[in-house]
Amino acid sequence: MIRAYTIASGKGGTGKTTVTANLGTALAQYGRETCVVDTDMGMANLGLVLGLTETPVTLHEVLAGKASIQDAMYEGPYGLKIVPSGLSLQGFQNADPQKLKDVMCDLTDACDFLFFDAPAGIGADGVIPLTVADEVLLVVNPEISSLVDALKIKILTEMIDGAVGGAILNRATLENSDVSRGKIEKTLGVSIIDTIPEDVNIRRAAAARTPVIVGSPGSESSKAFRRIAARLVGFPAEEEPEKVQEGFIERLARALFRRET
Ligand SMILES: Nc1ncnc2c1ncn2[C@@H]1O[C@H](COP(=O)(O)OP(=O)(O)OP(=O)(O)O)[C@@H](O)[C@H]1O
Repeated sequence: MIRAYTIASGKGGTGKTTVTANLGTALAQYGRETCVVDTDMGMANLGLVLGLTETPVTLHEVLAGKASIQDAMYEGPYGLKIVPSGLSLQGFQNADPQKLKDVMCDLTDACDFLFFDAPAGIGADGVIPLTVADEVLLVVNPEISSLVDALKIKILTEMIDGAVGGAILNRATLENSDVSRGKIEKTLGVSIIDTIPEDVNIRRAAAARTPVIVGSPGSESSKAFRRIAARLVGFPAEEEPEKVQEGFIERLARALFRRET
């Protein structure tokens, strides 16, 4: 069964694209068929940070009814499937976010994990991704404005019958921050799944247009992304990808008999 997550935050720049790109890559590294979709259709950059250059067909064309989702799918690290959004304003205007549900249905048999990188804000393009996934994961920075906006997204998600599965605390520093982990959990009413530190390697990797777990696999942020991915799969957090990656036979058996690990 496919498991779909929307990575959201309300506030811009909290790290949604970074989390989507790295969790997607980590799950692909763990041998799971994984697809990341850039639903930040007005300010698309998921394809860029994952190193895509030529993307003649994108989610824009799919949501305009002019292409299939398979036409807009490109391959990333470890076989990660990437559906980028286009950069043109015209394409954004022609795309109908309501069609995202159809995209989700089309991918049901193609993937184990699906991630939607949500836009900031609560416009129509921001709200629909909250409704299509099994769970919304909130990316929160340790500052009041981020916490308040994440709370708005949580309330909105529940109003429209979606589910928030937890929060990821990104850009955590050792210094005193505006808000503690406990305050975030209490305010949002959800658990923090894990904490990703402020890490210069993330910015370096973004500049090199590769996920940090590929560019600096030994960094603390990479370890955190692998821990979260391991948890989503149900592996013990300390396992390294080589040890838990499925062989061809196991994958075939799981595909044929839908055997869950
Ligand atoms: N833990 C981190 N340490 C250092 N830099 C980070 C970290 N997380 C994200 N960044 C940097 O912060 C910037 C914003 O991150 P990102 O684009 O992932 O945010 P976003 O929430 O997707 O933004 P938007 O709302 O504009 O779509 C990027 O330059 C990214 O490299």
